[in-house]
Amino acid sequence: MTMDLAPGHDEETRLAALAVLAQQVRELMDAVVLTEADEDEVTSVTAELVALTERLNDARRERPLMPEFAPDGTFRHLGNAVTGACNPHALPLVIEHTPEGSQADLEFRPTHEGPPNSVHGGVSAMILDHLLGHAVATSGRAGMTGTLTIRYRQPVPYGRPVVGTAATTRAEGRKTWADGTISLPDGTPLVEATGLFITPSLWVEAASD
Ligand SMILES: CCCCCCCCCCCC(=O)SCCNC(=O)CCNC(=O)[C@H](O)C(C)(C)COP(=O)(O)OP(=O)(O)OC[C@H]1O[C@@H](n2cnc3c(N)ncnc32)[C@H](O)[C@@H]1OP(=O)(O)O
Repeated sequence: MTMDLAPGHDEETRLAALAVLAQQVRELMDAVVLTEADEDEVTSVTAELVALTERLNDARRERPLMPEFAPDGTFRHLGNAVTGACNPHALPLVIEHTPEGSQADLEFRPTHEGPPNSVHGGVSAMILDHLLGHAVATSGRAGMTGTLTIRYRQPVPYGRPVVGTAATTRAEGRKTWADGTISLPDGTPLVEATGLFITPSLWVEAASD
């Protein structure tokens, strides 16, 4: 089904409503991993969710929302798995561009559990991948991750504020390197990352056309 909107429909209002839905689904996911409801209640809730899923699928897109510029000119990617306000998988990460690079205040959720009481290492890596990629992109040298090396120094807690930072370290041709960390608010490093980002040859060719 196509997603053409009726004339006069306010797409920004619809997207805002979708972001609220995505946040509710995040809370639903936490409720699922934390519930101790009995089998009958779980089965009943599942039936309601099946019905809700069918209602949303009545107007299903072929793919998630694409990167775009919002009406106020800011870049956004509402369907992104890390930053997308309309993607329940995303925290969503809100990244600030600082003089040092990229920074985000974040709080993981019970849904992100890996080892008991701490965040799954792959989730931390995903966040750092994106933060490093953001620092690289805002340096004007956007690229795809070629390699990502992670050092896990201490378990990352969920349900508590932590801070993510990233900055580029050097560049050579189409390659840009960046470092980043997830730390406690007092600066204690929990996870460190270094990555190589490569501007795809296809992007360079497209830009010169
Ligand atoms: C505000 C905005 C916010 C926007 C913020 C957005 C942030 C997004 C952050 C998320 C980023 C991701 O997760 S991206 C998703 C994960 N990554 C991917 O899917 C990438 C998949 N791989 C590819 O698409 C491709 O292999 C590329 C683009 C990496 C390279 O392809 P290519 O362009 O054809 O490059 P190629 O000519 O082969 O190689 C160029 C040079 O790089 C080297 N090289 C190539 N690949 C690699 C590699 N993986 N690791 C090391 N080195 C490599 C080659 O040896 C060569 O070195 P030399 O001989 O010149 O020395």
